[in-house]
Order: sequence, then structure tokens, then C-alpha cells
Amino acid sequence: MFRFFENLVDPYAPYPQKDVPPQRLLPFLMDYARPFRAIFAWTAATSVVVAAVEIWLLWAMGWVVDILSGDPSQVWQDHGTALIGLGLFILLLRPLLQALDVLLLNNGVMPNFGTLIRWRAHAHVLRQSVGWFENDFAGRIANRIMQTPPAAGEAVFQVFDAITFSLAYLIGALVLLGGADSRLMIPLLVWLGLYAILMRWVVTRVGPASKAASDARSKVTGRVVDSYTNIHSVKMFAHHSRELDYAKEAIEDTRQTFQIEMRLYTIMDVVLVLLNGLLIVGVVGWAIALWMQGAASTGAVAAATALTLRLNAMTGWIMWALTTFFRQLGVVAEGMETIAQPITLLDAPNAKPLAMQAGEIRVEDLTHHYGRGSGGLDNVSLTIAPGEKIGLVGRSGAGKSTLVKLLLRFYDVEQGRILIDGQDIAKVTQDSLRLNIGMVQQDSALLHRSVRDNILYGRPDATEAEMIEAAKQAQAHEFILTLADPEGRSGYDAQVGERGVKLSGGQRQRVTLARVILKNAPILLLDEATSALDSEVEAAIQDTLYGMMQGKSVIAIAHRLSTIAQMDRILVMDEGRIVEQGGHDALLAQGGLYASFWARQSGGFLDPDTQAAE
Ligand SMILES: Nc1ncnc2c1ncn2[C@@H]1O[C@H](COP(=O)(O)OP(=O)(O)OP(=O)(O)O)[C@@H](O)[C@H]1O
Repeated sequence: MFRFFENLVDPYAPYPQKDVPPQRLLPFLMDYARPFRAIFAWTAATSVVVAAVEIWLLWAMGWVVDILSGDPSQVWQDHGTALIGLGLFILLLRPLLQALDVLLLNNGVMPNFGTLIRWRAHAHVLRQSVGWFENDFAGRIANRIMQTPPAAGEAVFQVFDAITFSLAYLIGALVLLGGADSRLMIPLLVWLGLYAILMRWVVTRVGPASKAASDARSKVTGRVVDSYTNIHSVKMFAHHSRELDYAKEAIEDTRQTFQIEMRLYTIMDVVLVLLNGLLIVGVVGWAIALWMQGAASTGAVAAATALTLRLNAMTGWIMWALTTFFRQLGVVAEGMETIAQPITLLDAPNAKPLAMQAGEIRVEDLTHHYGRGSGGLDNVSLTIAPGEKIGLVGRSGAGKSTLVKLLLRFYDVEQGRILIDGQDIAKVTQDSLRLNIGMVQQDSALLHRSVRDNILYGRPDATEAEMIEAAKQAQAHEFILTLADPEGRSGYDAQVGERGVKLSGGQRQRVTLARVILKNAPILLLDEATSALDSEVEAAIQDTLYGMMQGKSVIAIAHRLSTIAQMDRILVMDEGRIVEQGGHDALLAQGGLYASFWARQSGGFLDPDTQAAE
């Protein structure tokens, strides 16, 4: 039976992905609620029926008191059947109705609603560009993905569990009192008015207070996770107390925002008790007065008393439910700051897959300053012939990596364009573009998965033999066989730690090389691909690299000039521009920047001191 309700909505069902999610709270939630429309309607209907039954039971209690005021010997004779019917109703039908209500809410809605939001929110965030991620804390993004779905689920739960139920209950109570004596409705209506004012006062403050508290919590997560992921720097610089202070500032923010929230609840609780006192004295006192005048029966007084006491118990719960509702909406509003952000780097409308032919790369008048006035690239134009191998050198910050990242369309260029085989890379699908480019990066971070998963990331459908062959070519096979992790997995199954921290820099780089070898893409970008290797391994890998480059268009960035001296052409970049280009010998003869780099190289490296001095 549980399965039936749990399977009413499939949270992973395909859906139309939006590039620009709704920016306002209600439409944002409605968007996620769409697959739940039918189940929400049913839940609301059963909540109303359950509330009506509860009110009706109070009325029935008044009726029982009234018949008990009659002749005891006649009660069973006159009302026996009705009393049995009432008993059966309470024993059978009422539990069934309530069971249906909670099954719909607890099993149909709750596990699926949060899951659907988390799934879709993660799918949306994963589509964001590299630049988008660079502008935020990974911890904060993760926190919002984690806390928004349960908050939205809790808000929806309150709508059906408390708000729909209590609205139906209040309307029923008015009808019931009105039926006994319409004057009894007056104290209830006055109380309702005051209750509404209090509710409004609380609710308008709870949403913003809760959003601020939630914001502060996400900030704490962002800062704490930042310290943990960079624990090496923290320890190396002995910045233990500085990191604590950095986190404390955010933690203190959370405390203060939480204090403001809690003050609201205290005020609400105290005023509520006062209001409820008014309700009890008003309704029960009035009912007694009416009874004394003979205008109300004993049963009516009993029903009115039971009703007010029940309302007294319920009002705290309703207020709590309402504040929870608005508090959770505050959390959702905070989560929206991440989850509802439009995807800015999109495939062009009707983008086609990149049709790779020979592999010509043309960069036309490219300028990219990362949204600032300077830095990055300035008016770079360049044509790389199919199969040509380009070495890219220049001081740190000259713009080499920027050029490579723009080729991968990690960012949209600010000015100019890049063409591959005559096709503007902004107009082809991002996936097809990146599938055709293999890249080995300077700081080769790996995924916290097994070595096998990491290598197969280059081509998930490769066979085991192909994967091992790639590892061998990258000089990685031997050391991989010696790996073991604390859980007892070894070799290709060993986990590499977050970002690959359990491997040495050179080992990491070889695993990334293996995955690019396996990918075997027609364009190859090497950004300091061998910088972490010792000369012996590097020499062994150079052959593999040259082998890999055959028939491919290649851009290789290197500070170690000896690794690129053999390239077809060398480009020298400085301050975002290409300042020299040509073969190694020609550039040396030119006596410019390249010649000075070469002259100052010690042991094949660009000397960092001389670089700084420049
Ligand atoms: N994500 C980014 N956001 C803003 N500015 C950036 C970003 N990445 C790089 N820059 C800036 O662009 C300029 C060029 O950086 P780039 O990484 O391209 O240099 P590089 O030549 O590859 O240097 P290195 O040899 O040190 O890797 C620098 O001034 C840098 O501060």
C-alpha cells in the first residue's frame, strides 16, 4: 500500500529544462509543484473532509449531552441506532479518512517533493558555466541545494497538514456556533480578527528574518568548507586562529539573525495566550449567559466549551504551522539566489554539433577582460592550420590559460570570435565542442572516485584493455598497480581522495594524461601538461605526447621551454597580446622576449626570479 502512494509521482521523470527559472517565490515553487497538482488537490480535499469530521464530532458531542438530559430509560430505545452508528463511524470511517489523508501527505508528497526539487536544482546548477562557479563558494552552493528542498517540502506539508485543515476547522466552528446561537459567533469573530492581526504581524517579519538566518547559515558553510578544502594552506601558514576568526564572524552572524527570529516567536507566544484567554472567557461566558436566559441548551454550552478549548489548543499549533510555513519560504527564497539563477552561458538557439573536419582553429580579434577593464586578452588574432602544433609561452598572467579556456568556451568571449573548421564555437553545442577537445591542465584535479572512474571519464565506453593501454602510455600503469586506499581497494579501484589529494602531483598529472589519451580528441590543449613530472618520467612521456599529437591541432603552454622547442610554431604572449611568433631558431635569432626567456632559463625552466624582476 505504501508503494502505491510513494509511486504516485516520479521525481526523476523527464521535464522541460528552463534556462531562466521563475524569479519570484510563488511561481518558482509552482513550477516544481506542477507534477503534484492532482495529488495536492486530493490531499487538500481529504484535509477538508477530516476537519469537517472533527467539527461534526463536536456537534455530535453536544447532541449526546442533550439526549442524556432526557429520560435515561428512553435513551437507548430512542437513539440506540444513532449511537451505534456514531460509534462505528468513530471506530472505522474516521480512521480510514485520516489514514488516506496522511498516506497522501506523508508517503505521496513528502518523500517525492523534496527529491524532485533537489534533483532538478542540481541538474540546473550543474549546467552553470565555470565562471558562475568561480564567483561563489562551492560549500554555499551545496548548502542551498541541500536545505532548499526540505524547506519547500516542509512549507507544503504545513499548507496541507495545518493550514487547510485549520481553515476548514475555523469555518466549521463558525457554522457550528452559529447553528447553536448566532450570537455565539460574535466572540469567535472578534477573536479571529485579533488573531489575524497578530498573524500578519508575525508573518511579515518571519519571512525576512528567516531568510537572513538561512543566508547566514549558508555563509558559515561556505567559509567552513573553504577552510577544510584548503587545509594544506591553513596548516602551512599556521593560520588556525585566523581561520577560526573568519568562521566566527559568520557564525556570530547566524546567532544574531537567529536571535531576531526567536524574539518574534516569544512575542507571538505571549500575545497568543492572551488572545486565547479572551476567546475562552468570551465564548464560554456568553454561552453560559445564553443558557441562563434559556436561549441555549446544555448541549450547546458543552459543544461551545469543547470547541473553544480545542481551538485554544489548536491556535498555538496553527500559529506555529504558519510561522514554519513562512520561515521555510524564507529558506527557499535564500536558496533561490543560487537555484533560480538563469543559465548565462547557453547553446545558441538551434545550435548544431560541431562538424570536425581537418581541425583548423581561427581566433579573430579576441578580447576578454573577465568583465573588468584590463587583464585577460587584448585583440588576439591567430590561425592554427589543421594538424599544426603550437607552443605558447609568456610570463605568468600573460593570458595563455585564458586563450585556452576561451577555446573550450568556459566563458563567452567579450569581443571577437573563435572558429573551428569555419564554425563559430559560440554557435555549436557546448558538448560537441568539448568532446572534440582534449585538455590536460596545470593543476590537474581529479574526482574523488576510483582511478578507473577517473580515467574512463575521458571515454566512459572504453574497454578495460583500452583504459589500461592509455594508462601505460601515460606511464601511470605501474604506480596505479601499487595504489591502495584505507577501505582496502587497490590498483585501478583505489579511490584518489578529494581532488586527487592522495596522489602525488606527478601521479595526478599522469592519470589526467591517461584520460586525455583515452579521449583521443582531434584538438589537444596542454596547459603545463608535464610541469609536475620529474625529468625522467617527463622524458618517457614526451614520446607519448608527441605520438598523441600526430594528426591533431595542438596548443601546448609551457614554462619549460625545452618541451616546446620542437613545435611547428611558437607564440609568445605578453600582457594579453601575441608579441612574437615563429620557429624556435627564428625567435632566438630575433633576439626578443623569447630569446631573453631562453637565455635566462636555468635547467630548462623559465626562471621565476628573473620573471618577477622583469
Ligand atoms: N576567472 C578569472 N576571473 C578574473 N580574472 C581572471 C580569471 N582567470 C584569469 N584572470 C586574469 O586574467 C589574466 C591572465 O590570466 P591567465 O591565467 O590567462 O594567465 P597565464 O598566462 O595562463 O598565467 P600562468 O602562466 O600563471 O598560468 C590575469 O591577469 C588573471 O588575473
